[in-house]
Amino acid sequence: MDRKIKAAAVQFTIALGEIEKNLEQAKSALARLAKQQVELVVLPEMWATGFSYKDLNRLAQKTPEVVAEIARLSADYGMVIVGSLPEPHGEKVYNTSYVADRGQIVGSYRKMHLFSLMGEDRSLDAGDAAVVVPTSVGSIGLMICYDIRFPELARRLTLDGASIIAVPGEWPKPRQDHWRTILRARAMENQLFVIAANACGVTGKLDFFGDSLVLGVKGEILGEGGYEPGEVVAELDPAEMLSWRGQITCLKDRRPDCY
Ligand SMILES: O=C(O)CCC(=O)C(=O)O
Repeated sequence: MDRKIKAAAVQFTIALGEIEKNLEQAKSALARLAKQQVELVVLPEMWATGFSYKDLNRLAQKTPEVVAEIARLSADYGMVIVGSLPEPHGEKVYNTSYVADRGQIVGSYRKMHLFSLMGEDRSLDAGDAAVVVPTSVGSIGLMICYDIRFPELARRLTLDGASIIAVPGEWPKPRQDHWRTILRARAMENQLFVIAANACGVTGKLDFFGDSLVLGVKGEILGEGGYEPGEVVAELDPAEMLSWRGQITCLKDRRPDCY
């Protein structure tokens, strides 16, 4: 990351299994953000489908079209866009974050930690590779929702050079304090920016609290989303990251030989 950028997290109520409706919501948000010269946008987890388990395999067949449309919009608006979608994989699917950078899909990450409380592990396959994607706005480490509970993954992404972690989420009530605290901890302990987009409102049987967050390198809240649909926009300054990492040198002072 070598310059200041404007980044955003988008939240909306995901219409279960209704790709067209969700795509329209995402497109409207992207058009609004383009007017504000936002260059990095994070969309929620499974933003085009939700966890529509009964027809997830069928819906996943449409993902290549959705990804192509997002890539096209990223070119039109000069943006990097991150968000997770069901990726077809035999009988099952992966929950995959795609990174579109000004017209190209430059990377993807398959959710590693599946959320067994909601049965995600029964219908989805888990990825097994940590991914940091070099993009036109800097190196982006990828995590999806439940992944944030695993600090080892965030640390891996940090050591692999991420200056931003992008987190698509679909994190329901009542664990809002976990969402906020864990995300802030990941930003604090790794001294990098975190952009986390959560769904909001009721989808299926679950109520999502929104509260999308853009966090600075000290874990400070640069922007937060509340419960309503909308976009959280904030500026990320790489000079702050360099300066803070120079003052509190916890990344340098690690003792991996002892633990
Ligand atoms: O960890 C949690 O409390 C929520 C995780 C979740 O909803 C998910 O990964 O889809």
